Amino acid sequence: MQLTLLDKNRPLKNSLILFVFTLFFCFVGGHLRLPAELSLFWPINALLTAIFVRFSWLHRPYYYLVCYSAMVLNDTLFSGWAIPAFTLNAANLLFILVAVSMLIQRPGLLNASGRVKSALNIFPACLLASIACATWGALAQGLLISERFLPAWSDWLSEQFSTGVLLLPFLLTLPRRPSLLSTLRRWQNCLPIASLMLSLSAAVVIGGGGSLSFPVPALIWCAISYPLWLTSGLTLITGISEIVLVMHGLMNIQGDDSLLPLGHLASARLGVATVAISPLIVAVSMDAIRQLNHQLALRANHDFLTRQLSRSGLYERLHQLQKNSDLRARVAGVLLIDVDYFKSINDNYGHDAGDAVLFEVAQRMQQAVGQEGLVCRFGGEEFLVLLFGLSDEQLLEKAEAIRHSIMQEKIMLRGSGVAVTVSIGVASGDLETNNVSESFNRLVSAADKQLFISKRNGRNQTTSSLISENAVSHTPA
Ligand SMILES: Nc1nc2c(ncn2[C@@H]2O[C@H](COP(=O)(O)OP(=O)(O)OP(=O)(O)O)[C@@H](O)[C@H]2O)c(=O)[nH]1
Repeated sequence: MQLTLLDKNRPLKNSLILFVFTLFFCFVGGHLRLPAELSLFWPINALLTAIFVRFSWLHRPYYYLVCYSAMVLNDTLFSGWAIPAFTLNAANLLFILVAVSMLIQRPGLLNASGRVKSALNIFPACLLASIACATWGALAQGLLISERFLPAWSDWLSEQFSTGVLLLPFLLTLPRRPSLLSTLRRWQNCLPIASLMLSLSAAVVIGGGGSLSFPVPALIWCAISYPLWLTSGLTLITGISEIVLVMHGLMNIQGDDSLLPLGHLASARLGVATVAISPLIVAVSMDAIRQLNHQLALRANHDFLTRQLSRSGLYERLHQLQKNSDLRARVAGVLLIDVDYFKSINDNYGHDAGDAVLFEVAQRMQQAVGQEGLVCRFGGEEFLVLLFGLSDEQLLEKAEAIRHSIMQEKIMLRGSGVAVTVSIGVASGDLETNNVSESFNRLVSAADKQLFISKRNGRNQTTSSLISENAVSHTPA
C-alpha cells in the first residue's frame, strides 16, 4: 500500500486525508449494502485498521476522532440518522481500536521474516474486534430500533469478521511495490490461479453445502507458489466472489437446484474431500521446507573447502551436546592448530595449491582424531580439535600424533613434494553446562596463548601448560 500522502509532520493534512478517506469508504460501504450483494462487506473498519497499523504514528486519539467524525457525518448526511449515527459508529471505532491494539505491537508483520507468523495474529485480532464491535452495535441497535439482540449481534459479527479476515492480511502484507508480472512471468506460475478459477467454477456448477470449500486446495497451492500479499489478495477476491455468487443465487449452497444432478450429500462429500486434502498439501510443503532447512543448516555448519565443521558448526554442536547433557563431568581438551608459513605456500605455489594443502591437512587431522573428537576449521589456516575426557598426558599425546601425521608425508604440489608442518597450542578444562560458549572461549584463548609460544619458539611443535607449571614444548622430531 503506497500511502506516502501521509506525513508525520503535517497533522492537518493527515486529518483531511483520513476524513475524506473515511467519508468516501463509509459512503461506498453504505451503498454496497443497498443492492445486497455485498451486504457482508463493510470495508472501512479493516481499511482504517490497516492504515493505523502500517502508520503506527497515527495511533493517537486525535486521528481516531477525525475518522469517527467522518463516519458520523456520512450517516447524518446520507442515512438521515442523528443520535444513532453517534452510537452505531462507536461500534466501528471499537473494532478499529481493538484490532489496531492487537496488531500494532507486532512490527514483524511488516518485515518479510515475521510476516507469515504474524499474519496468523490477524485471525484472533479480527475475532476479538468483531465481538467487541458486534456487542456494542447490537446493544445500540436494540436500544434505538428495538431490534432483537442475538440476530443483530450475529449480523454484526459475521459482517465485521469476514470483512476483516479477508481484507486485513492483504492490506497488511501488500508491499510498497508489488510486482505481479515478475511473479507470473512463466506460464507454469499461472497454474495455481487457473486452478483457483476452475475450482470456483466447479463450486458454481456443483453447488451444495460443500461447494464453499472447493477453492481451498487451490488457495493452498497459491500459498505455496506466490508471495503472501498475492495469496491474501486472491483469498480476498475468492471470498468476495463467493459472497456475491451466493447472494445472487449463482452459487447455490442449498444444493436443491444445482446445475449438475448432485445431491446435498455428494456436494458435502466433495467439500469434505477438499478440506481433507488441504492439510496434506500443507504437510508435504512443510516437509520440503524442513528438508531444505536441514540442507542449509548442514551447509552453514560445514566448511566448504575442508568438509570439516565450520566455526559456527562447532558452536552449534557444543549447544547440542549441552542440550543432551553430554558435557556433564567430561573435561574438554582444545587443540588449536595452525599451518606454518602457509602464506609462503600460497605465494610460491598459488592459492589453489594453498587450498589443496588445507584440504589434505584437514584429512590427516581427521584420520588422527577419528571418532574421538571434533575437527573444525576455525578460520583461515587455523584448525581446532575438541576432545573430551582425556587426561593432560593423553591430550598432549594426541596433539603430537596429529602433528606427526601431518608432517610425516610431503604433500605433492605442482609435481614437487612440499613438507607441511603445524604448530599446536593445548588447553583443557571443564565446560560450564550453563555457559558453554563462554567457558569454551576461555579454553580457546588459553590454547591460543600456547599456540603463540609454539610459533615464537620456531614452529612445528606443540605447547601445553597442562603438564608442568612451565610450558612444555615438543621440539621438532
Ligand atoms: N589458499 C588459501 N589461503 C588462505 C585461506 N584462508 C587464509 N589463507 C591465507 O593464509 C595466509 C595466512 O598467513 P599468515 O597469517 O601470515 O600465517 P603464515 O604464513 O601461516 O605464518 P605463521 O602462521 O606465522 O606460520 C594468508 O596469506 C591468507 O591469505 C584459504 O582458504 N585458502
